[in-house]
Amino acid sequence: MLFSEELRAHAQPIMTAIHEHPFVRGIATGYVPREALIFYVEQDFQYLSEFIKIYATAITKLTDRTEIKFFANAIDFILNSEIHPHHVFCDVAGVQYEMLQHATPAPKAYLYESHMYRAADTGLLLNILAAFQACPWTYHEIANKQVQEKANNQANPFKGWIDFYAKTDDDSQTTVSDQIFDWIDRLASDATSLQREEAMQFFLKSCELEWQFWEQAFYQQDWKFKKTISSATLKHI
Ligand SMILES: Cc1ncc(C[n+]2csc(CCO)c2C)c(N)n1
Repeated sequence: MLFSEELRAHAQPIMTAIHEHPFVRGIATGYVPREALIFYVEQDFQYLSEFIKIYATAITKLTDRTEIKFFANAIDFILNSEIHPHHVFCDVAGVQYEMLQHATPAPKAYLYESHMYRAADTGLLLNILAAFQACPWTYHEIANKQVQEKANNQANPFKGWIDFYAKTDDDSQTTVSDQIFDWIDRLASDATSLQREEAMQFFLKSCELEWQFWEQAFYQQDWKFKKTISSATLKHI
């Protein structure tokens, strides 16, 4: 069994819970509460900014130009394309995107970002890719399932969001997610079983954190002492 098949098999209960999450179901049925959409975009905007820095860290571990290009493309994708699905949510919520670009990470976003940095700190590309892969993989799975359900119909205000994430790369039929699984399999074939176990942990925790990200937005879960934390500045320490 390929390592990527093992990853998907182990992640299945988490993926099922993501498909069934009320936020994700709401995208399919065309209704998500406004506060949830706003909280999501606020958190995702800052999460993706952090993600760019994590990719930049990944680049420092590479020598092969094709591999460097992959992460450079990922950065470009976040900066220039990932704004479209955010605009879909903003339009439905009736808010200006610019209003939502000043948030600080809520607990689960903070945990997800810290998890990604921990993967980057191991210095192993297999861990970095495994931790990263939950992101494109779960979004492709969500969108593809919703296309199969014909949730991307004209009546659905989230049609643009679903179509965006269901898209394959350019003209080819392979998605970014497929390419990463192939890359993970190549690296895993030269790895020890202990290294594969570690990568598996990074992947599964990222998958859970994807679920947590939806949950956090749906219920607007923030720091209990948010005011205390955000009102303190360095000069008070
Ligand atoms: C929490 C969270 N997880 C995944 C994505 C989606 N996403 C972000 S980057 C990327 C692929 C980059 O190559 C994809 C699919 C998101 N927006 N927010």
